[in-house]
Amino acid sequence: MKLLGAILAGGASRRFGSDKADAMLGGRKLVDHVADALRRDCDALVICGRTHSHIARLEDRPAAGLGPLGGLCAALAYGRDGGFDAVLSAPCDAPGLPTDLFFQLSKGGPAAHVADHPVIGLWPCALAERLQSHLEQGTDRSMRAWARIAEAAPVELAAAIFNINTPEDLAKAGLT
Ligand SMILES: Nc1nc2c(ncn2[C@@H]2O[C@H](COP(=O)(O)OP(=O)(O)OP(=O)(O)O)[C@@H](O)[C@H]2O)c(=O)[nH]1
Repeated sequence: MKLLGAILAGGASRRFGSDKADAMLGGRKLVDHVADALRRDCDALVICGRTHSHIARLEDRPAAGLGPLGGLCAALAYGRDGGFDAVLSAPCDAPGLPTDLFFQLSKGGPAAHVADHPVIGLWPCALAERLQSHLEQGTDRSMRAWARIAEAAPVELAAAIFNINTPEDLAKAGLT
């Protein structure tokens, strides 16, 4: 399986107040924690929506401002064109991803996502066109709606995932 890791890193970080991808935790940027987790299983890595110097950046598709699905759509198209089988997606704000994320998700089937965190998922690149046309139709652009369309299985992980949405979340994460 040729796997592309995609870090979804657009959005306004309104609750955080500044770009949360660059927030520091344990001396490293949040985005670097996520990149390390994805690199373990992925053959290549892209970042969707924001520049990060060490990682190839993709523009959201079919347009900017559509939310995380715009980033996933860009990653799926890039993956399909580059001969990848699937995309492993994760947000830039989840620094505690499990070391065996791909293994746990792949038990759900070819398309699967973390239960209650559909931004973290495994998506066959064969879904690229389907997601593009879903976004062009302008219907429900939530990750949850897409997970249903993609028939992605929700997978309960062995340990809970935490997201950093606010400065308070970051402070709490620093204490764990
Ligand atoms: N590529 C891309 N990623 C996005 C977009 N919107 C949100 N994301 C990412 O999706 C993940 C979940 O989004 P949120 O937690 O709602 O992030 P956000 O919209 O920046 O935060 P708030 O403004 O506080 O809601 C985060 O990793 C965001 O960086 C977008 O339009 N494009």
